[in-house]
Amino acid sequence: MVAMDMVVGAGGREEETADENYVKGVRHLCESGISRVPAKYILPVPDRPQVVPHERKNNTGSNLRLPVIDVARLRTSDRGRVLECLDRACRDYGFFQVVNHSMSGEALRRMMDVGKRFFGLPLEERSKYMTSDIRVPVRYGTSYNQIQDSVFCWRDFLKLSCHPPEEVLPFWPSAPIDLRDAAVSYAKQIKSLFCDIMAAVLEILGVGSGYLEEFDDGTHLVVINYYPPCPEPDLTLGMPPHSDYGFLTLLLQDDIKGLQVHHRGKWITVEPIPNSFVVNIGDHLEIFSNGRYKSVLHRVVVNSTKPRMSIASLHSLPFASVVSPSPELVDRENPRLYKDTDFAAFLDYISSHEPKRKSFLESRKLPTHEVQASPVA
Ligand SMILES: O=C(O)CCC(=O)C(=O)O
Ligand SMILES: [Fe+2]
Repeated sequence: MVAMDMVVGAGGREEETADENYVKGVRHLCESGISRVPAKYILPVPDRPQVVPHERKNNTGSNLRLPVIDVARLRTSDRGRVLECLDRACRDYGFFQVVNHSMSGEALRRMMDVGKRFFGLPLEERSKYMTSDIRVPVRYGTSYNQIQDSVFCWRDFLKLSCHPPEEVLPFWPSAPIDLRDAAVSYAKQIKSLFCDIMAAVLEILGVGSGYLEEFDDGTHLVVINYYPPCPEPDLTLGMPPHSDYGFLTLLLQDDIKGLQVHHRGKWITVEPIPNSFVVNIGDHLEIFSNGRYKSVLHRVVVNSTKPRMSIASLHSLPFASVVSPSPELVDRENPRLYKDTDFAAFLDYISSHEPKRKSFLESRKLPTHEVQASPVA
């Protein structure tokens, strides 16, 4: 047990005396033996996950079978039909699940296992990577954006910047001993899977595969999310409603439900499929496709019995590149809807705003009177 300075607040809820303790993460908080959620994590009533009574047991709401894309069929004469399904999934859901992909079950298990062992290390070891600097190649932290969040989320994370590998690797955690090996091999394989899916998306959009080369040197972030069991899961969230910033996110999750997608005005729980990835459209692809595809809000609910882990890989263009609507997708009928954006603008935004839903993307929309038929901003 880790000793933490607690006082009992009004209503018997234990309150920590110092906010510094919260930044050590929820795993640390749980290890101190709490039986109620501290006030720091309690969301205002309208933001709480609303769980109907018969679904209360695992706090997951109604389930959704996302469209399933068989990636292996992209390499067969069926490619055309798979592209049609992919286009429909991107338009109707902004989310899909990929199966029959190039990554072995062993590579996925190895990465999950090393991530689990990282979160099992003593806090002293994990906290070597704790920093408020969002530009560093490795970052251990908690909540969604712990610098800006007024209410904290029930999540700890390890973020690994993956490109270029030879530059970032020396900064990655040296424990567990096999983390660097497992993560470098996972990052390489998932980047290749991302490129296969991105090639298909570019083909559907009809913008030519020239862009694909740019992704070779693109940004790549791997985020290992850890959600410990929560004594009062109805009061908080593992992650608040958000969209991801990149082109595509490829998410590996364990067999514990938790991811919810906002679909037709309702929060729907994604059914995990073993050895599959959940893929979603990010803000940069919404901008690049000039709104033909939309990034979709998603959030994570927690449960009272089992820890949950997920590993998100976020991919985009190189750090210095400008993301703008593809000229092929802007014309008189489809005027340009978004301003140019780059990583610096994104990082400035998240360091100075409390992240709310799709607020960064909203800030990149052109005002209606400036919507342009020409591709030039
Ligand atoms: O844990 C999950 O299922 C989702 C994680 C997520 O949305 C993210 O890392 O951006
Ligand atoms: Fe996300």
